[in-house]
Amino acid sequence: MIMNQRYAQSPKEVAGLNTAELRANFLLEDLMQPDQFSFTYSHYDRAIIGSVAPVNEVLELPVYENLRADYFLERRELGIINVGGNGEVSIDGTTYQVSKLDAVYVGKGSKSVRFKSVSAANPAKFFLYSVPAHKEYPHQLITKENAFPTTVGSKDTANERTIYKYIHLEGAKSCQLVMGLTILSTGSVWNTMPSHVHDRRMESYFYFDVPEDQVVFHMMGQPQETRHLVVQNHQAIISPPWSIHSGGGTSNYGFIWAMCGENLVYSDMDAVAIKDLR
Ligand SMILES: O=C[C@H](O)[C@@H](O)CC(=O)C(=O)O
Ligand SMILES: [Zn+2]
Repeated sequence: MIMNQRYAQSPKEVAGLNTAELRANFLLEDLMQPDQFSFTYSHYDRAIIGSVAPVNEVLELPVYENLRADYFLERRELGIINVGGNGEVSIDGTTYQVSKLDAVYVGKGSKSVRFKSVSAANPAKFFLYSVPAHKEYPHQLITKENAFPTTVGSKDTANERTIYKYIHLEGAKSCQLVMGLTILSTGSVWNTMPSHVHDRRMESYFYFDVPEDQVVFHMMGQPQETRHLVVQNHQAIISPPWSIHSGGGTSNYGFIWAMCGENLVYSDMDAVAIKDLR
């Protein structure tokens, strides 16, 4: 089995792409297929962005030829966040009950990782993010309540949102993985505005709880050379290290953010003043 691949691009190339080319490089539209894994291997930081949505079956993490490994997590770690109904994740025989917006960290060296839904009528939907790892850290469940919820922004500027941090320097331990999610308050539509870049880390956003018939205009590009991607529910974007990653929705919504790079410090961001955007 070979997973999809996406290559890395320079700012100069991206400035010349049309809508279809931008989408082909930076938008992932094949996530959360029933009873299947979906994975994309990004050449930015060798991050793997994926999902598994078990309905009737118990699904075990397979290995792919891209990894040239005996098993998926031989030299990698994995973060999991459930955005669907109640689910179960079993790691080498230890089973965790994973409710909506709970996360699981799976360390390097874990051989068997299995996913199932508690009820096929309201199936679990697991977002998966895997990055290279050099050291084994213990697997653990991190509930939403234990994810340092912090409310930022305001209703006046339509960017009031609560940020939950699961895997980072002060949370669950990892080699490189930093991961959490953000939920916008009703009436607020702007995520990550004011925006930022962090040239030390690429980042992916996975949008969820976007109501049917609504979309998010995800902003990317260098701060003075912006582009957008129109994103639907359960789609993800790849944000190059040099790009802003911010969005305005036609409704409120949630999104998972996940990254890897030089450090594990959540707040390592270079802010861009709104008036400086072009
Ligand atoms: O590097 C950090 C990420 O871009 C997000 O955590 C930002 C975010 O969730 C927000 O401001 O709403
Ligand atoms: Zn960021």
